[in-house]
Amino acid sequence: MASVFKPEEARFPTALQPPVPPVSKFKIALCQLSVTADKSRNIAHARRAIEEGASKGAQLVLLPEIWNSPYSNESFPVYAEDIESGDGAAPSYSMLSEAARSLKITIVGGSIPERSGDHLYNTCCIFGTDGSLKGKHRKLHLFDIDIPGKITFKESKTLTAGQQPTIVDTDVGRIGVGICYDIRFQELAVLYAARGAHLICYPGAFNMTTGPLHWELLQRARAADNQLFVATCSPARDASAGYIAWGHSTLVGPFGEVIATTEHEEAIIVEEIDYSLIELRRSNLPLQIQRRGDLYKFVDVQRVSHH
Ligand SMILES: NC(=O)CC(=O)C(=O)O
Repeated sequence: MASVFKPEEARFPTALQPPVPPVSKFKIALCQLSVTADKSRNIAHARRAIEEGASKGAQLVLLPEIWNSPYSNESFPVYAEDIESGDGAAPSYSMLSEAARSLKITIVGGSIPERSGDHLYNTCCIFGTDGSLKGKHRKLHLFDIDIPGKITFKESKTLTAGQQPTIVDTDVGRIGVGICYDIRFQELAVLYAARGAHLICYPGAFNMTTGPLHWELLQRARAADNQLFVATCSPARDASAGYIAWGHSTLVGPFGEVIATTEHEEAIIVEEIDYSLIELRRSNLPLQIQRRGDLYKFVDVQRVSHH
């Protein structure tokens, strides 16, 4: 199950050697999917992509952010699923669980709008090879940005932020999860590294303004700073959509190197992850023991609110 973090731990992460992973090499599939307004089609389409990834040897499949619904504040309430109800009213969630179980793979299920009581979340569910839910990550940092003339989006109009970082032990190693805007907050990645993550998965849908400048830069920075693997998965680009995704799903290694990437069309990347590279890079550049934690402890600062 997902580890629970106390706030004080989050402020002062203590370094941990990553545990020996259950596998040292395995294949990951990044399914960059087209997303339409037809939810049933999106679910069937994602199911086929997962199967294709597994048929090419992937033991871990990663899906995009908001793959069952258009990415808009109008759509989130309409496409949302109550994944805690267990009454079969969560077809996206059920499909992921069934696919993980029948294909015997781990799935980091991108994200879907989740309804819980009166709240909506942008939620990633992680399933083990038996189909069980290993963890659930609700986007921690909501995407509220305003770049006049370029892009304005306010997820907080409809969504509520999650309250827990999410790190899970799976058959393919210890995985930290963030969703899209979460990648901009380096502290989260530092925390996952400190908790022994081998890989951080970020389902994400960057856009045509920030994507070209920041998408790859942030992934490589999170990977190189923390000397671990980073995998991202975006929806494919739809130039007619209200929100146009940048695409470019990518796998980055612990030296900050891009191992595999794609353009903006639909694509399934299947690529090897070799965890021995983590140890190699950490011995090449022993950042963890060179870190001057005595000089830069996190301090509490009052949040500044923007109006
Ligand atoms: N869509 C997001 O959550 C993030 C994004 O597009 C950005 O940070 O830029």
